[in-house]
Amino acid sequence: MLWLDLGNTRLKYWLTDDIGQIVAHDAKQHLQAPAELLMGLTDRFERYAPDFIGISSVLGNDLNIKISETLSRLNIPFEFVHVDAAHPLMKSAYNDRQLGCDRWLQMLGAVDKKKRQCIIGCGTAVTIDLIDHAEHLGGYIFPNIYLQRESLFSGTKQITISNGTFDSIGQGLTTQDAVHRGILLSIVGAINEISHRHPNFELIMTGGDAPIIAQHINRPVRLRDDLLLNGLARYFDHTKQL
Ligand SMILES: Nc1ncnc2c1ncn2[C@@H]1O[C@H](COP(=O)(O)OP(=O)(O)O)[C@@H](O)[C@H]1O
Ligand SMILES: CC(C)(COP(=O)(O)O)[C@@H](O)C(=O)NCCC(=O)O
Ligand SMILES: [K+]
Repeated sequence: MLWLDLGNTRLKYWLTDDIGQIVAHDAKQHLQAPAELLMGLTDRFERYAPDFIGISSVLGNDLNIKISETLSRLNIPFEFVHVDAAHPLMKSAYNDRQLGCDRWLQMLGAVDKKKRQCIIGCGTAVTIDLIDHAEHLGGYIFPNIYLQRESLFSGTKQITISNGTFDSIGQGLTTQDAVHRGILLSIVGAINEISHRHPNFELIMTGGDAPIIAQHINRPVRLRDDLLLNGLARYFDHTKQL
């Protein structure tokens, strides 16, 4: 199998064998040209001769059409995931025509009917979703730390482009520190507030920026890189544990 996750920043792929073991995996920035990136990967994919391609994409119709055109050349059946708010594994109260399929798959990959769970996706957007015994209650969407920094740079005169690091939530004494620490605090503070309001929800974090954020959360956080892949496998009902 070939599994694709097309996020707003990176294309992630996993090739798995008959028993669901990962035999190849990578994450690459697509720079808004995912079809071209895929084209460059087709040789690698063909070597593993997958018999099916399952796709999560939040890139919208136009790019999805280009992606379909590229994948058609492989002569391997492929299918895009469609959010199903009435899925047997998880019901959702969210508007299912709007819910991003990566968000939904991350939840589907984590959901456990015996638990209360808070799923935090740290990608181009930060998403926080609450699930109570396999019922999705809804969630929140934030611009990630880099998008927040860009909006400050472009919306103000005296805050100019700088490449500081997001490593502290203590108060800053320079513009650069105040910007980076304030932005990190906006996300960390929101997660801590939600965790405070929902004390018996397990915190589960995934996505490229999860390690940067998780270290400042004042409750134990489970970092899981496999959520979306697990969600894809569950959606297509393929080998992985259900
Ligand atoms: N090699 C990398 N290239 C680009 N971004 C990376 C890399 N490693 C970690 N990241 C971080 O991952 C974030 C994007 O996370 P990701 O889960 O790939 O998002 P998306 O699903 O929206 O594409 C970026 O904000 C960046 O900070
Ligand atoms: C919220 C998202 C931008 C997150 O995307 P990502 O950070 O993974 O690239 C994406 O799931 C999306 O476009 N969702 C549609 C809006 C919604 O979920 O309500
Ligand atoms: K994502």
